[in-house]
This record gives sequence, structure tokens and C-alpha cells, in this order.
Amino acid sequence: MIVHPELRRAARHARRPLLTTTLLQGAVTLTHLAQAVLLAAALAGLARGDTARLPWLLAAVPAVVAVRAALAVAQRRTATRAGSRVRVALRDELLDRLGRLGPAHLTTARAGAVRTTLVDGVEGVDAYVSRYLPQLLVTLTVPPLVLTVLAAVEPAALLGLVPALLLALAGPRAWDRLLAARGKDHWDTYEGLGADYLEALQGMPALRAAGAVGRTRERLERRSADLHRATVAKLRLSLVDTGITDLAVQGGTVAAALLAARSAVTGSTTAAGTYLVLLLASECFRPVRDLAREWHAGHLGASAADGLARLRTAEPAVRDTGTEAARWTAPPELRFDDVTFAHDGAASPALRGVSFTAPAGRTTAIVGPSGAGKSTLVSLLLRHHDPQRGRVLVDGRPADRYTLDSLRRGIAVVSQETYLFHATIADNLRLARPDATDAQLTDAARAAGVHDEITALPDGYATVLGERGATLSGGQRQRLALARALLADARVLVLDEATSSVDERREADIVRELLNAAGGRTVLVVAHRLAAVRHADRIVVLDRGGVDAVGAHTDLVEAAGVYAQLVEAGRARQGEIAV
Ligand SMILES: Nc1ncnc2c1ncn2[C@@H]1O[C@H](COP(=O)(O)OP(=O)(O)OP(=O)(O)O)[C@@H](O)[C@H]1O
Repeated sequence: MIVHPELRRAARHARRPLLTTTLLQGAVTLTHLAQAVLLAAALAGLARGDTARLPWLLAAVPAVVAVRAALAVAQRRTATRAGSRVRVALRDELLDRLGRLGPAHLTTARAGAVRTTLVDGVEGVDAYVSRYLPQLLVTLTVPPLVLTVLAAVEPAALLGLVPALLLALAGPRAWDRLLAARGKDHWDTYEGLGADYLEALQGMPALRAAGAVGRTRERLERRSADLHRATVAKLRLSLVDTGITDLAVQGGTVAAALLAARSAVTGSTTAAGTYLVLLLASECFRPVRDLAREWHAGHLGASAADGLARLRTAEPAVRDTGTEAARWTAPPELRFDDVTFAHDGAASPALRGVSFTAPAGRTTAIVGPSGAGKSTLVSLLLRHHDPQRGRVLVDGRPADRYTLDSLRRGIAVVSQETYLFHATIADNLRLARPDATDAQLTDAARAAGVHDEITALPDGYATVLGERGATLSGGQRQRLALARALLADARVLVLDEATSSVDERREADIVRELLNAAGGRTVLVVAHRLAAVRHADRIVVLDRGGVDAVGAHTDLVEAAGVYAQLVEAGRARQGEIAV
């Protein structure tokens, strides 16, 4: 009965329609009462042999039924409107929060669990708020009203009705806490199963390659069995709840009927009073029975409330306290000033005392062995994290002085993990700039070295891509993502292993083309393979989180440090490629 604060909060998104739907629900219940009163009056008249008013009373009954039908339709419509308003508002809010949380959030939360909260959890809240809550309010107001009427007609009936009503409403509250715990258990298992299924589907090629499909299926079956157990445990408790309610309802009705019969026999009440008690006693419990039914529709929302609250209030890794909009009229300089950063829970910092400048409008390459801290550097530039010491400056200002949204919009990133959507190639490209002309699309695709392959497809730029660009090769996906980044109206372009799926010879050509096309931008190229970066204006060599050297290709080769070792390793790996 205690409404979770998160659900009360959700209901505020649709105050008016919820109030209307509650009033309409109340009116529907009142028509039941009116019908009972009419029938009681008709029966009492018959008992007295007074049939003068009988036709009118009986004619009024279908009229009441018709009014009830109209009210019920209006009530359902308003409830649907209220529910959809709540759903839309909640999903907007949660998606906005997810955007603010950024990729850092998904290092601790699982994508499938977030999906379950966003889809199933929000659907459950809709049912809870638009159906259960209005019925709860009606249940708390109508039965006392009926009892007041009966108190005036036949006070003795209250001896049976009041205890039964109290038992029906308050009895199940004794295990509210247990029900909440079972609900949470059920929801956590449901979320976990959703996350496992999504991961298994997305990782199917890897599972197949590792011969682990059978083991994964067994694990999913075990998870499904866990969910079944959690569901049954919760249902069992709900059924006890329903059983007590039913027992109280039946017992109360019978007790009231017996008391009414006794009054009739002793002559202490009128025939009308007796019939009123007999018919209204059942109506008094109707809202209680309806409440039990709506609970079954809305219980998922109650279970999901904690998960929703967790997601809605999750703290982003960085605070969006900047006030300036990052609208650089010229390509900005990027500067890392004595930056030290350790990931949460990491034993040692990923970056320590890193200082270098990426000059405005030039290309700076970041190279280094695996784990040197290159991607961490990019995530600090985008403010997915803030350094624990030192500063990142963009255009001479600390990055946290800009609003997060404008900073991230000012920096186009192509990373190892490109994401293409189930849409046409043109739509995928226009994500970066919705108003781009066809000529701008083809220019960007040419610069990224993918135009010819697109036009060779039967539908060219109108070709619909499979999910995540599944119908393209890894290299084609990366080059499409490059074209998309070139279209973006951003003064900084970051290529984070952006061409790692392209063969090394092709990579050098693409990067050269790309850098020509990226004129007027400050470019940061992060790469393992050095063929892609040898023409950069400046190369920063990272090693174990620190800057080993900064310079041009030839100087760095001569210096015989980490860079020279990387060049040697590259030669050994790809003997035919000269860097
Ligand atoms: N989310 C994280 N949590 C904890 N440690 C992390 C996280 N991400 C990276 N690290 C650690 O930080 C260090 C730097 O990682 P980073 O990904 O920046 O290296 P990298 O140079 O980009 O490597 P690669 O070339 O292999 O992509 C590594 O030791 C890595 O294990």
C-alpha cells in the first residue's frame, strides 16, 4: 500500500489525466451503488405489494448501466492517455540521464539491464500509475461512503462489514516488506536474464568461434529457471494476499447478510433497509476486488521502482558545471597539462603527469604500446572522466568551463567501435548533420575512401544497413564512420584507432586523404600502427601512462626510444610495409 516515492514522482508527469481518470473510476463505482439502491427499492416495493414505482425503477437500471458503460470507456481512454504521458516523460528523462552518464556508466551497468528498465520497467510503471493508483484512491474513499449510508439504514450490518473491510485492506499489509523483497528479487533476476540474453545475442559470433554456444544456452536455461522460481515465489505471496482479501470479502458479505436477515426477522428494520444491506454489502467490497485485479497489472512497476530510481539518480562521472558554449570560430589548440588519472578501482594510474600540446589546426598523433593510456587520454578530452590532477585545456580554457554538450559536439570522434544503425547509408551519415546536401555526403564519403563502394551497391546511398552495419565489412564500417565524422560540424577531429580494421597499405592512403579533407580542424590521431601517423605534424609517444617523447617521425626514429621500438615491431609484423 505504501507507494514507492519513484512511482509517486512518475505520477506527477500526468497529474490532470490521473485526477480525471480517478474521478471517472469513482463515478463508475457510484453507478454500481446507484444500481444497487434502485434494485433494493424495487424489491422492497414488491415485498410491500407496492408496484406503482416498479416500472420507473426497473427502467432506470438499464439507463444506469448505459451511463456506466460510457463512463468506463471515458475512464479507459483517460487512463491510457495518462499512462502514455508518464511513459514518454519517464523515457525522455532516463534517456537524457543516460546521455549525461556517458560510456563510463556502462563500465558498471549492463546494457541489457538498462534496456529492461527502460522498456519493461517503464511499461510496468504505466500500468501501476494509470490503473492501480486511481483504483487505490477509489478503494480508500468509496467503501467508507457506503458504510456511512449503511450506518444510517442498518447500523448492525457494520458489525460484519467494518472488521471484514479492515482485514481485506490491512491484512495483506502485514507482509508488504516481504512482498517488496520478493518483488525486488524477481526484478533483479528479470533484469539479469535480459542482460544475459542481449549479451549472448550480440556476442554470438564470438561464442560460436569459441564453441561456447551450448554452455551459454545452459547458463541461460539456468537463469530462466531462476526467474521462474522468483516469479512463483512472488506469485505465491500475492495469492495468499488475494486469498485473505477474498476471505474477508466473502465473510463480510455473509455476516452483513445474516445480520440484515436477523433484523428483518425481528422487525427492527424495513424491507428496503434489508435489501439495501444485502446489495450494498457486496458493492462495498467491489473496489477492494478491483484493486486486487489492478495490482496484478501494476506489480511489475512496483518491482521496477528501485531500478528506475537508481538509473534516474545515477551520478555522472563528471559534473556539467561549465557555462561557456564551445563554439570555436577557428580550430582550437588542445593542451594536456601535467595530467594524472586513475580509473575507478585500478591499482595504478592510467596516465601520470602527461603534458603536451596539440597545436591548433594541425595533426597530432598519439602512439604507444597497448595499455599506454591513449584511449584514456581521449576520454579525458571528451570529459567522460576528469583528471585527478592537472588540466585539459581546449582553446586555452579548462575543458570543464564548457558545457558538456557543446564540448562533445565540438569534438567529432571516430573510435575502434563504430556504431551504424539499421537505416540507409545516407541516414547514417546524416546523423552528424541532418541538413547535409547529397554533394556534402559524397564529398565526405570520398575523403573517407568509401564512396566508390557505396555507389557499387544496388541502392547506393539508399542501401539499408543491417543492425550495427552488419552487412558491411569492418573496414567499410570504419570508413563510413569516418565520413560521418567529417560531416559533423566540429572543429576537432579525433581518430581513435579509427582505421584499425583497414589493411595497413590502405590505411596510410585513407589517413592522408582524410587529413586533406579535415583541413580547418585540429586532428588527434590515436594509432597502434605507425604507417597512419608518420606524416602527422607532431607525434606524442606514450609509454606506461607517461610521455616518452614528442617530435616528428624522423627525429623519433633517430632518438632510438620507444617509438623506434614500435617501428621495429611494426616492420617485424608486416615485413613489406616500410614506415
Ligand atoms: N574502465 C577502466 N577501468 C579500469 N582500468 C581501465 C579502464 N580502462 C582502461 N583501463 C586501464 O588503463 C590503462 C590504459 O588503458 P587505455 O585503454 O587508455 O590504453 P591504450 O593505450 O588505449 O591501449 P590499446 O592500444 O590497447 O587500446 C590500461 O592499463 C587499462 O587496463
